[in-house]
Amino acid sequence: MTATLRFLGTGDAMGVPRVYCDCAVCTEARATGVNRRFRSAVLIDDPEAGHIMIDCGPDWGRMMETAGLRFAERMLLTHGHYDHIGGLPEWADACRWQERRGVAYAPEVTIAEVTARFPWLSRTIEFRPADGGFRLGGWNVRAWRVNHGHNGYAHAYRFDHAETGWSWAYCPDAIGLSEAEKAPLAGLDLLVLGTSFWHETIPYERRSVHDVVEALELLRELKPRAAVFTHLSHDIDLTRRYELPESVRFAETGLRIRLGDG
Ligand SMILES: Nc1ccn([C@@H]2O[C@H](COP(=O)(O)O)[C@@H](O)[C@H]2O)c(=O)n1
Repeated sequence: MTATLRFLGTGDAMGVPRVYCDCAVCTEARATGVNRRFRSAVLIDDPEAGHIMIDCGPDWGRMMETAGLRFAERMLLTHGHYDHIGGLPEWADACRWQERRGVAYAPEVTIAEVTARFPWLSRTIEFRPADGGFRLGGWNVRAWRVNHGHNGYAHAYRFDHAETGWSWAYCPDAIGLSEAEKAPLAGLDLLVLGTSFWHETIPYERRSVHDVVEALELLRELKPRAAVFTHLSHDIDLTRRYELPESVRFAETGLRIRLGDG
């Protein structure tokens, strides 16, 4: 059986709709919901490793309900920013009420940030350093630090299947990657990349995530076999048809991708 990647949340730091905003995309998100987006998170459903979520933003509870999920045993964290970790206390409470222990993998620096913000989490969640790489079922997993522009740094994860050689990466929050940061993104079957806006016009020094224009340029360089753009702001309207290469698409809530096809 092949593992599946499910997009539980596909939004940027504010989600869609933005609470203060009456733009067409936010209005559509409120009315019909094509553009309604929880903060970005994915679920890996692997025949050997089970259910593993990547990132745990403040929409965690509603995301789980929407997906019909009752429990998440394991989490991978990309960085310690609110939109990626704000749901950890709720997850920890769910662990506590069920008398189960959650396991969260993250780089040591992120574990330190998270446990400083939420010191009680270690009672119910076991934090495991991801720095040296680790194994999840058949996947060899590595994490590395990526530039996050105005907001400092984040991490990306690469997964290589030990038997099939299939490889994919999750890099939701990055911009202006250096050559060394790009290197682990080479030769992928699938790249999931954060792109908040189509073309973000605020000064570069104030930006923190690739826009679609930059991401397409990056794809021309990295040449993954397929790519999915996530971490989408209210600038992206999924009721429209965008001109994207055939192998590239925007994520939508509930999208499932088989990790091993093709
Ligand atoms: N030290 C920080 C800086 C920012 N945040 C939160 O991160 C989000 C920014 O998201 P982008 O993906 O747009 O860079 C936002 O929710 C900030 O509140 C943080 O938690 N810690």
